[in-house]
Amino acid sequence: MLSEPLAAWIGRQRWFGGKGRVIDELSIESDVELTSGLRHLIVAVWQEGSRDRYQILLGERTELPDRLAHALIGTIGDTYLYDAVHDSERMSWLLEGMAHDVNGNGLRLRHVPDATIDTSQRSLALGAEQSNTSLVYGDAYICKLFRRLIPGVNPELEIVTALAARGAPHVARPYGWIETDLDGTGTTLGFMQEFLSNANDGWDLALTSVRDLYASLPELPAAEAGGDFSAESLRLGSATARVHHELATAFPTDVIESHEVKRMAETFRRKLGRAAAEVPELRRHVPAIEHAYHQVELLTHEVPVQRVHGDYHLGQVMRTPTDWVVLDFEGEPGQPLAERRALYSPLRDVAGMLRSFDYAARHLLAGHSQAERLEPRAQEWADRNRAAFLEGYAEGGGIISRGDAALLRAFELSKAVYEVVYEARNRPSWISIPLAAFRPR
Ligand SMILES: Nc1ncnc2c1ncn2[C@@H]1O[C@H](COP(=O)(O)OP(=O)(O)O)[C@@H](O)[C@H]1O
Ligand SMILES: O=P(O)(O)O[C@H]1O[C@H](CO)[C@@H](O[C@H]2O[C@H](CO)[C@@H](O)[C@H](O)[C@H]2O)[C@H](O)[C@H]1O
Repeated sequence: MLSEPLAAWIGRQRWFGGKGRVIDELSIESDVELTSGLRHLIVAVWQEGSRDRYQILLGERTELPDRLAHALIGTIGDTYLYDAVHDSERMSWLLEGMAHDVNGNGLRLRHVPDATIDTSQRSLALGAEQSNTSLVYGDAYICKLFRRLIPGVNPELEIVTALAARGAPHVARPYGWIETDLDGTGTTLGFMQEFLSNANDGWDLALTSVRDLYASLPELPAAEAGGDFSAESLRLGSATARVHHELATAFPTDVIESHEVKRMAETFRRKLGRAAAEVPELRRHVPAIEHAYHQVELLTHEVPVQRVHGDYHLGQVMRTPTDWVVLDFEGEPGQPLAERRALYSPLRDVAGMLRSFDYAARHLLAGHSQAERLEPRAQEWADRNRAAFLEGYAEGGGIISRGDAALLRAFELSKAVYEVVYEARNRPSWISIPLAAFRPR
């Protein structure tokens, strides 16, 4: 029986969302052959009464080369079954399929109109991600395979194709996608974009700058230390404003009136309640956070809303030789699709990036022998780069009015609450970073 080895294997995968909970049952909802030696499976995993569905590309070989030994899932008779994302020979089929708009046993592979796909590129599966698996084809494309499936079009495909079709800068060019029907709804299985081979992750660049600052002796002000990042933060602010403008042009916009703003504050509160029930370290900060949320309830002006990025941080932006490119418009992983596609104030993204500057400044302090001495330097770096980002956002046409301060603060705190839960679940040694956001100012 295939479901047994699959259940044992899936629980160990980095992208598996149900870690830490026992798998009560794994059933195979669909199992189709894509080409000889390559099957596509959708499996349902039951844990504590709830079901999540995942896609698996299953390779079959009668001999397993050493390079695929780590991908082994199990054997049935003489056949080795393995995670085919690690098999570049099998993954060529996906590239060919997108290039030629193939329909394969319920899967539809498509290319973006006007895009020509070079099918000679060979794939390599990236190892670093948390919730998906990406295949890099040569240095040309990156195809993200969504592991946990939620019926519907993935917001990343929806947004990037819409923005690119308008010629918007700051997004990586889309090439193709893979979809199927799940519960009768067209559902994105994978999305392929241009691979930015000559670019650096915003998080890595920011950390290099923070490291330079910590190492500078005598202790120079952030502005004078080598590796100052603020010009980049300014440029990133401006790129962010441009992306928000493009999103507001390509998708519907709306305004929410003051009574609905109050409902927003209630949502913040509900999430805070759930988070505090899960993470005890958060509890003593609840009154101060609630006070900040209450300031939102007092607002009397309308708030413009639109499609936003939804999970905006330094790890989602890349610096190419010419400018910043924004990635991963998927929203917060784990949230329902309707929530991820809803309209929000763009201040939510602004707040996300402001939080990320705090993260970058503080992350090297966790466990650092000189953390106390370096704390003011961390604060200085964060303040300087947060200010530059906001200045760039305004220069790029982004609007943050005086009356927005309470909302921006509430978005920041709400993101920090999300982060506390995220760290408690995934990286407990990092929890002090978002907790620092609740210190009195
Ligand atoms: N178009 C791209 N070009 C180059 N690298 C990319 C591209 N898209 C993603 N990456 C790399 O893959 C990492 C993870 O991508 P991301 O879309 O954020 O996946 P996840 O949602 O699993 O975090 C990024 O931090 C980046 O380093
Ligand atoms: O990139 P993902 O879509 O998987 O986002 C999730 O993971 C992020 C961590 O990698 C997490 O971001 C938090 O940590 C970042 C540093 O690693 C920091 O820059 C962000 O500000 C902080 O929120 C993100 O919240 C989570 O959804």
